[in-house]
Parts: sequence; structure tokens; C-alpha cells
Amino acid sequence: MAHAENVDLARLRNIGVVAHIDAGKTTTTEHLLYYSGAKHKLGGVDEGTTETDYDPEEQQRGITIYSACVPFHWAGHTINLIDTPGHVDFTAEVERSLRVLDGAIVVFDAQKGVEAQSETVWKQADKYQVPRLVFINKMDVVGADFRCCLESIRTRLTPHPQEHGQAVPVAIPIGSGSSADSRQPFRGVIDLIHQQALFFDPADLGKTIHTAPIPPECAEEVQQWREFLFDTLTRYDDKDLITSTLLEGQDPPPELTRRLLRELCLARRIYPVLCGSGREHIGIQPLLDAVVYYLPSPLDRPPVTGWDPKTHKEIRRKPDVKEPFCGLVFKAAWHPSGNRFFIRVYSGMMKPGMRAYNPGKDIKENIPKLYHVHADPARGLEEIDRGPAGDIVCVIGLKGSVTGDTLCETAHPILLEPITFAEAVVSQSIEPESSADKDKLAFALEVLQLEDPTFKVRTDKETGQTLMSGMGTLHLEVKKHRLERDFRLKVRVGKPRVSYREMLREARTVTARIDRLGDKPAFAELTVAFTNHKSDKPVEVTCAVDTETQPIPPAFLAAAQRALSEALTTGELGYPLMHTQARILEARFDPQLSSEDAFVAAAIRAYQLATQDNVLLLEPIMKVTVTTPQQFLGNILGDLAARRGEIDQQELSPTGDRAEVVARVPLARLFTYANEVRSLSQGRAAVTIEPYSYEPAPPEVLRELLGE
Ligand SMILES: Nc1nc2c(ncn2[C@@H]2O[C@H](COP(=O)(O)OP(=O)(O)OP(=O)(O)O)[C@@H](O)[C@H]2O)c(=O)[nH]1
Repeated sequence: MAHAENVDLARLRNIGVVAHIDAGKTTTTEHLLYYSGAKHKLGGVDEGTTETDYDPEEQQRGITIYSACVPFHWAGHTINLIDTPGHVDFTAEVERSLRVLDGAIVVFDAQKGVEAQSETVWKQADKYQVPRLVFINKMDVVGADFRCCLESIRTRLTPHPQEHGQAVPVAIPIGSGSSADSRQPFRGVIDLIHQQALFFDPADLGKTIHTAPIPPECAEEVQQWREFLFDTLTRYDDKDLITSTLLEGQDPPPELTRRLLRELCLARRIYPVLCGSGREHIGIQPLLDAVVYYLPSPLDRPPVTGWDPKTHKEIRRKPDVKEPFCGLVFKAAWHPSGNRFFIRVYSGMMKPGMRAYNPGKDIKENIPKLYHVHADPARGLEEIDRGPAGDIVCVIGLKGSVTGDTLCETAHPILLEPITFAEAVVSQSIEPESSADKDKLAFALEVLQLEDPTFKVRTDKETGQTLMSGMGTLHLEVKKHRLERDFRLKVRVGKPRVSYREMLREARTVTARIDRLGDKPAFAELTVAFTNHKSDKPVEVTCAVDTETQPIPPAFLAAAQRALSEALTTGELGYPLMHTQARILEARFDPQLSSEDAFVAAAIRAYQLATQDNVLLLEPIMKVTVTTPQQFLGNILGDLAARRGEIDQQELSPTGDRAEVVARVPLARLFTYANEVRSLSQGRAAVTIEPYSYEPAPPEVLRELLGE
């Protein structure tokens, strides 16, 4: 068993690697693991032998579907690395990783610069205030351009440095492109702080680094970038770590430069930029050093905030083992020998044998053992004897907790902000080929829902069909394959359809009173305010009744809240409501006649009163980004207009030969879009589609749905 007595939180880094699909996250991750010694053999995405892409489906598709947490060591530090997918259909994986990470590496393709999903993940990282390193990968490809890539980061991600921070290189490339197309191919990097060139020996896959003086042809460029680096740093050097030294015309000591950079990176004023090539094994060790130098330890992060489940007062917990324990379940994974739950510990200490309280569900969970997990199942679980604040641990077999739930000490309850996930936009009917497999399919769908909060299963009220819904057609296809592969189920699926939503037309406050249940007297009374809100959470059910001052059994209110949540996800027209908040303002009970059932009935009645003739149908609108050679632009624009698309942005590349169009288009008009873009552009345009918003559907959509 691994002992964690001497865990030095300052030497822990919980980091993730995020990017647009295919920018090279998995390749970069593989190199991080290889150089740190966590892996003895370098895996390749193209051969399907990587550590983090262990799922056969991922290996087949060469994409990362399930984020995996892999611990490794570098320069006396422990790094918990979470690999996350770039494909927008797996956005839940990115969202939940960013919620529990302390720092991130954002990988960019040196030739393509900022792409649609790099923008999305950058914004997600902004939302969780995650300090970041920028890694400009693929410096070896034809057309790789370090300056252009940085410029696209500046214009698209950080247009106002005061507000957004600034990407500032600490390492620059020596050459760019491959030897076939360039007289100065990419062959190494220059460390701007130590002013030396680093070359990575191809004979041992880049493990051995040779240092050398700066090549004369790079001297001028190094000078320019150093000026940029120090100009930016001195602007924020309140403690005069380096400014006086620079004014005296001397080079500041590297340790002080790094210290200042670290402070500014933690404050998200600066995003240190490095570069390299995963494929050519160049530039990865400096990236590892930068993780240690610049990214935060759990101690550098602000205290986590939550609220008291009874008094609703705000509570803050520091990342300190002396504080009471609290943690967040951020991932659940099915396993034949017991489901695995990954928990980010925010304060206090988890210990084997403890009982943890889940205040959201008002249940207790047994924690018999704690583990660290390696991504590759063959390497298995490593039992640990404690999980201190800051760590990420795995527990097997939680009974009632799911992703997004808080666990804490019973005596010190706290509810942390749950993780919010984007709404599922596509649904498909699913049934077993053989009716004998009905129960087996129900079980398997239950498991898939446990693992993936953006995958939902429900029964269509009218047809009785089982409908699965998710973030896109690829998302649902992957689930179907998992049913076939892991559960040996043969299933039939229907055509993909749009997942509509409902919303209240106007706010209503209602009072619902129950006097009878069947033919028996009963009592429950609830006053509930139903309002529209624009937060990320689709529906929010809260309670303003303070059970410490008002003697009403909390179980009654909890039952009413659960019933309200359930009703809100069923909807009036058969689609879940969104942007809706239900707040229980008042509750009255009778010691003899009240029961949980009576409060459930009152909650359902309140919901009916609030939604009667008061709902709007919403349809999902997608953000479509098309990059096309200029000559096909007319075709693309005409076609988007025919799909009810609204063009938000239209830009030509600096060379004028390519154009990028960003439009908002109803999902209902997009099911075959990727194929059609191919035929409109002779296969030369690229398209990404990601959820943008839900908007009121035009009347004809509603008429069609109601079969009028
Ligand atoms: N030329 C070149 N190719 C690279 C480099 N890094 C990765 N690739 C290739 O780019 C493709 C995508 O790499 P991945 O590492 O799977 O990218 P990813 O970002 O993890 O992709 P997803 O997991 O699907 O989001 C693969 O074919 C890699 O071999 C690089 O530095 N240079």
C-alpha cells in the first residue's frame, strides 16, 4: 500500500491537457508519461497503443472519449494528469475535468492556430479560472507558423490583455516545418529564460537533451522575444523582483524571472507559451518543467465555496488537511467488479473505512478502501492509505452518489457547486433486437447514464419507446457500440432526432394544497415560485424554508424538491424544461396528517398550476464553423441561408485563399450537413458543429411535432 503521510501539497499538480480535436493532446500526453518514466514504451495514437486512450473504441477511432487520470512524477513533484477529448460531442468530459483541475496545458496546432474547439475549451477554462500553459505543437508540419499561431491566440482569445491576460513565449522554435519543405526545418527550441538552445536526440526518442549556445541566425529573434517577455513582466513587477536588475542593464536571475512568471500565471495575467512537436519528440521536457514552475499546486488555488444544506449560508474550505473533509465526485465509471468513482478532495482527509455524507441526497456512503488508478486497466489499482486535500482518489462501489455530488463529514455538511453540463441535443429511439434482452438493455443504459451525465435515457410518454439522447450523433453511436461490445447486446436504433426543450412563458408563484391522498385524509401545503433564469443549470430546485427555525421534517421538503425536479424534466409537451427555477417559499405541515407522499403530491400539483398554458417550445441552435477555400464560399453561404442559418462572422485568411464562416443554425437542419459541406466544396472544407443555445422554435416546428 502506498503511504501518503508526507504528501507535500506544494509539490502536487492536478493538470489537464485540452485542445481542439487532433491538435495532438494524446501524443503530447504520451510523451509526458514516457519522459517522466511512468511508461517505459512510447505509445502512438496512430498505432492505438497510448496509455490514456485505453478504451478499444478510442483506439479504433484515434480519439479520446473517456478522460483518464494518470499520476506520474517529475522533478520531485507528483503530477495527476487528466487527458480530455477535444471532440465537442464529449464536452462533458472536458467540463468535469476543468472543474476539478488546478491548471491546464492548452495544445494548439502550429499550422492551424486557434480552431473552433480551442476557443470553446479556452472559454471553459476561463469559466473555472484555470491558469494555463500554451503548447504550440506540430511545429514540424508544412506551414507551421509560431508567430501566426500566437497572433491568432491574441486576436481570438486574449484581445484585451488587461482583462483576458496574455500569451507570452518562454520558449521559441528553431526553424519550422519539415526538412522536405523548408531550408530551416524545425529541429529544437530556445529557452528564452536561460538563453540556450535545446536539441532532442532522435536516437532515444528525444529523451536525451543536448544544450548549445543560441544559433547565430536566431539571435535577433531571441532578442525580440526576450524584450517582449521582460516588457510584459515588468509591467506587473510590483515587488521589484527583476525590474531594477534590468534597468541596470543586467539579465535577471532565472529563478526570479520564473518566480514572477509563476505569480502572473497563477493570477491568469500571463499564459507562458512553449512549443514543440510530439511526432518529432521535440520540446516536451521543457513543458514538464513549466508545469512544475508555473502551474498551481492545490495550495495556490482559492478556497472552495459551497453552502450549508440547512441554513443555505455560504461556507469556504481551504485546501488544508486540518479542515473538515469535503470532496466532489467528478467521474463515475462502470466496472464489472464494482463501479469506480473519482473524487477530487478539496479539504481535510479521506481515509479508508470512513463513512462519508452526501448532503445533496441525504445519504451516507461507506468508503472501505481508497485507490489511485492507472489509465491502462492492465496496470490496475494502487491502494492508498489516505487521500489528503488536493488529491484525486478513486473509491469503488458508492451506492447512491453520482457525478457532481458532494461528499463530506456528517458533522460538517457542505454542498459544493455541482458541475453543470451542456444539454443533450440529439435523441434516438433504441430497442433490443430480441425482446428477451429488454432487462439487460435497461441495466446497460443505466450504467451508461451513470458514467456520462450528458447521456440521458427516458421513455416517450406517447409511444412508450425508449429514447436515448446525447450531444451529437457520434456521441450516440459510441454508446451503441459500447452496448454491443461491453454488454454483448444487439440493438436497433431509430433515426436521430432533435431534442426539444420547454420553458415557462412567464414567472408564476403558486400555492398547492393537498387534503386527501386517495380516500384518506392527508395534508401538505407548498408555495412555490417558478421563474425563468439564464444560468448554466437547466433547472434548479431550491428551498427557502429554514428547517432550523421552522419545525418541518426536512425529509418532507426533500421529497417535494425531488418531485419538482422530476416533474420539470418531464415537461408539458413531453420535453424537459430548461432555464427554470422552482423555489419553495413556504411549507405547512400537520404532525398527524402529513407524509412524504402528501408533499410529493403537493409538489406535482404546484408544477401543474405553474405550467398550465404557460410553456414555450425551444429548439437547439448550433454554432457551425466552416473553413473553406475561397472559391466555395458562395456555395457554403447560400446553403447556410437555406437552412435558416444566421451568419455571425465571415473572415478571409491573411493570404486571402481561405475563408472562415461562423453561423447559428437550428440543429433540425443539420443532420446531414457534414456530408453536404463535403460535396459543396469538393471535399475541401472543414466543419465543426457545437451546441450554442436553445431558442423559441418557430410555430411550424411546434405544429409538425404535434402532428397538426
Ligand atoms: N506532424 C505531426 N503530427 C502530429 C504531432 N502531434 C500529433 N500528431 C498527429 O496528429 C494526429 C492527432 O494526434 P492526437 O495526439 O491523437 O490528437 P488529440 O488532440 O489527442 O486528438 P483527440 O484525442 O481525438 O482529440 C495523429 O495522427 C498524430 O500522429 C506533431 O507534433 N507533428
